[in-house]
Amino acid sequence: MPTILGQNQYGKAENRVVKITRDGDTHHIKDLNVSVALSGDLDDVHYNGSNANCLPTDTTKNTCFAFAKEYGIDSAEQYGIHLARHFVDSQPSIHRARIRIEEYAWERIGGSDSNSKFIGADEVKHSFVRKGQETRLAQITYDGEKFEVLSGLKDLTVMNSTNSEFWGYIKDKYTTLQEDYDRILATSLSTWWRHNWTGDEQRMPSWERSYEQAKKHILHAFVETYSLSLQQTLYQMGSRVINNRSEIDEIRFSAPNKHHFRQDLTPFGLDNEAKDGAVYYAADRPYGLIEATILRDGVEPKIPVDMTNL
Ligand SMILES: O=c1[nH]c(=O)c2[nH]c(=O)[nH]c2[nH]1
Repeated sequence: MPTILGQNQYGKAENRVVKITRDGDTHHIKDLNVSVALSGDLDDVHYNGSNANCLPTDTTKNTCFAFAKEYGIDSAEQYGIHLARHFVDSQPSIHRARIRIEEYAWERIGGSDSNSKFIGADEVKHSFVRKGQETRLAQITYDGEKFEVLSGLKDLTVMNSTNSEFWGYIKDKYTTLQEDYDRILATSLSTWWRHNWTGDEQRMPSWERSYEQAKKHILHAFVETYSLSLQQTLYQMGSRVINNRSEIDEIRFSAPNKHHFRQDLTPFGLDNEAKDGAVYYAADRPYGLIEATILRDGVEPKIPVDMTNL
């Protein structure tokens, strides 16, 4: 049965390009999801398997990262225009390029935005929270005698664009990870904390204030900890909550390490050092999953290890 080729396009979809720009101590983030779709004189690729007119999707991916470094990202539009023009103008076989971009917004922890303003920190220069509210959680149980009140949150996504290192770990024959002395630390926090209030009406905490304060201490510890591992940062966040909030005895975190790998741009003659502001590839999976409970000394742990069952 005769067939003909209809509309077709190709390219690398969902390149997770993260560009950090350093202005002295103050960092700026552009966090994009970039999809490239090219079309043109590609009949032979489909009909005959001749790749002579085919710019590899891998090359389109590399171009997205290299352009972020070489020209920066002033805006998604400007960056997209630059890429689209490049693919069409540099390749005779490519007649049309469509660049689709999603941009994820981050705000400075302690800035004047809605998510951070109640935290009351001075605006910080390299610590960010992903825009959009976290989901607040509560679980109340009562057995006729005693209450147990757990509070928590999920999807609080934070990033330090510096002040994070990871080195000195075990190296066995399967280890390929390079030690890193200036990396991005990003995580999407899920956490539950347990109040020691069991029902005394006279001593009931202010739940609203308690929540705000617990969140504040978590964010402050995230900002202030010079991190040698996500584990260390979680411990600092938990102990800051326990030490500052007498109504909370136990806190458990589940924190995916949202890896940002520095893209190797040396094949294109580009340095990509963290100190100059680098381009990172935001990987979504697999991810390190770091979980820990921090307790007031002497209390029994009661928050389930698997918090997804809560
Ligand atoms: O903060 C980290 N903790 C780890 O245990 C770990 N493992 C890894 O590969 N990267 C990291 N980062």
